[in-house]
Amino acid sequence: MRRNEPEQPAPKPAQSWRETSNQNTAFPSESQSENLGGTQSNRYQNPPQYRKSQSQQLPQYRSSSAPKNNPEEQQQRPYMNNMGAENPSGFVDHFRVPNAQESSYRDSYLNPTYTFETYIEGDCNRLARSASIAIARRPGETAFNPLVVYGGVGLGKTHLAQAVGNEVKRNDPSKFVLYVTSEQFTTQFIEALRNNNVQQFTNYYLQVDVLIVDDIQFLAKKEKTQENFFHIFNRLHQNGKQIIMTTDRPPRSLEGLTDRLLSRFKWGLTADIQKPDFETRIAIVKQKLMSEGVNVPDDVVEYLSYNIDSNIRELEGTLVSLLANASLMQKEIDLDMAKNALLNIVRNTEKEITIDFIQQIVSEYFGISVEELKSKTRKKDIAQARQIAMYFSKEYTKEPLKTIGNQFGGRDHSTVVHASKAVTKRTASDSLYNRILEELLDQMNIKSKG
Ligand SMILES: Nc1ncnc2c1ncn2[C@@H]1O[C@H](COP(=O)(O)OP(=O)(O)OP(=O)(O)O)[C@@H](O)[C@H]1O
Repeated sequence: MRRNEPEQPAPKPAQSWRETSNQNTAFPSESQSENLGGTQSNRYQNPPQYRKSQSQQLPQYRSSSAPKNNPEEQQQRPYMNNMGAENPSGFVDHFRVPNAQESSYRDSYLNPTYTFETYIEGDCNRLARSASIAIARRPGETAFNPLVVYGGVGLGKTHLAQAVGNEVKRNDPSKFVLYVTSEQFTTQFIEALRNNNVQQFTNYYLQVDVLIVDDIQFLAKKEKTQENFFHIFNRLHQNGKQIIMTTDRPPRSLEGLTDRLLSRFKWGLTADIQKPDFETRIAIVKQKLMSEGVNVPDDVVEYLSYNIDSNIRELEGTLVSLLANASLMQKEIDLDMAKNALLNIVRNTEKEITIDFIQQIVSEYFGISVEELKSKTRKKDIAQARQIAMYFSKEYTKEPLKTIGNQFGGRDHSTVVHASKAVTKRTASDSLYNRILEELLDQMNIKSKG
């Protein structure tokens, strides 16, 4: 048993690795601290959990809300706060800087499932992935130091960065790899400041061979934390140690980070991760299903991959909820079930409306296929449905007219304008038509502008 470990009562296991990080009562409140900011509210964090206890037959599926680190590992960890003091709240803040007697404490805080083997390559991530593989082979020795990976929410930045860490550890277990979010770094630093322990904090970081800092945008405006990070960064870099950072936007758009820190990012490589295309999404879903030993019909996989196109975490979350429903209802997963699950997800999240989504809903409503909607046919019912879908795309997406035209079978932007005008004109005199539009808006969970 480690020093300071409370004996009773047994603490509640962390519900979520991210949730726990700021719950320790020993932490300063937000007002005391530098603005900790960085809420995760825009994340799809709480899809239904797929619990084994519901049925012993259930396949295990790691949900998107699962901790980014290994949960078992966390639960075995001593219940201490960052700096080793007793944690009266009973929550686990597993990440801590060891004290002087524990210099051999070198946990990496990596999720062991985040490896290159489980990371699907696509056009969306090719450069970032290749650079990461090169780094994993020769950490600190390539030109990619630091590596800054940026991209939208839930697109695999953490997975890729941790894959490097896992690979480095696999090749050489003696290497000290450390994964930390910038929020944790900030919290620890504030704690160190408060306890007059900044030197110990800094020394701990200076031992690291591969430092992975996730979501560095949350360092914005935290000047003292940035200063300390800058110092650690320089020392590690000078000593040939590898630094990997992730962020949700390109470094040039990182407001609130000091110029001298930003200039350091240019020393290495900045690589982006884009939204994956349809085929890559399918490959990711299939890979997840395979790794969990679960079988889902191809049409369901395609349907989900087609409709959830902007966030892999959301895609995984929908899959988890589908698996949970299927097992609760003791039914095989089929397309209808997938459609329902998707409707619920769409209703429960502030989903960005896409042209694909509008086409899907409109074609379903009129009982035609998306292909027909995009086709050249002038059949009256299809042409009318197409006009409506174009109108919605113009009114409720941010896409330019040219893109909308393109997505409707390569039509000209003037066709989109014409379709929209025709729809607007008809709404002025046709109440039944208006009702149809309202029903469609309702299905898409969009509030009418009119
Ligand atoms: N190319 C990929 N292959 C396999 N799985 C992927 C891929 N991209 C993303 N994922 C999965 O999607 C989920 C979300 O990925 P991750 O947490 O790495 O995203 P992120 O970009 O770090 O998100 P955030 O911006 O919220 O920090 C993870 O379960 C991850 O395994």
